[in-house]
Amino acid sequence: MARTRRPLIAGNWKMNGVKADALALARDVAAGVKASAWSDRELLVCPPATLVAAVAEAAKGSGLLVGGQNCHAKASGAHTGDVSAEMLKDAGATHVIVGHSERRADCGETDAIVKAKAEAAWRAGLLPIVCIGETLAEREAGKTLEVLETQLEGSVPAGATAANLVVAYEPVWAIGTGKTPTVAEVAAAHAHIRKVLGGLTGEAAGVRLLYGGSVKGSNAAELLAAGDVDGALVGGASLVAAEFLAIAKAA
Ligand SMILES: O=C(CO)COP(=O)(O)O
Repeated sequence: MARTRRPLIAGNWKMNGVKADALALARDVAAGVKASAWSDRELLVCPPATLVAAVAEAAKGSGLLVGGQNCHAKASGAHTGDVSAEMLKDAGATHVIVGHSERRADCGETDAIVKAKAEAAWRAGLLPIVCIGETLAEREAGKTLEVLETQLEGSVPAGATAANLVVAYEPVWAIGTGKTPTVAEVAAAHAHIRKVLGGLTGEAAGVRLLYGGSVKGSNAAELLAAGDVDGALVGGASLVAAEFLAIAKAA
């Protein structure tokens, strides 16, 4: 059966690389995307904000999409050091990650702030990738589904549709650790996310749900085949072009 949701493989480069590294990586990934001429999946890379414009330029014409890792909720103003969704759009971005657990932990981002950032992405014409995920303590306490539900209810704005929202499920304990949930645990989390989204959006069946946390070439096929998984949000492995392209091939 043909997939109804086009898989999205997104690379979150986090705070890594200066221009020379980023351009080399972007060119290698873009060449792979161009050579594969995939029409059935999308590839996205999210470089640090300072490199979005250069990476977007390097990706031009290849089919590789470029996004930001975060944005401010406001379009402009006295917010020293911040970057707006409009600025990312202007630099060539089409997507923006909001509410990554590292920002929730490092910068105290609450669900309400994440929701405002997702709305900012819409205002600027960007597609937000809203991140949610439980900590190890929450999983061990049997609270995973409850935590995901609370985060979704707080972080997904009213008006979300299959066309304007992507959700990434990233268990905090799986990020950068080499540990992943089992395929059954991923499928259970994603099924619950889709069910909760049903109450929030009315068209949850079409919303793409990405899994993130220690995805690599060798485990991508089984994680991406889990029920309700429509792609991946990849950290460390997205910094190596061949590894990122191998994940994309597995989708
Ligand atoms: O946080 C992540 C992507 O946003 C996942 O990171 P890793 O793939 O390095 O575990």
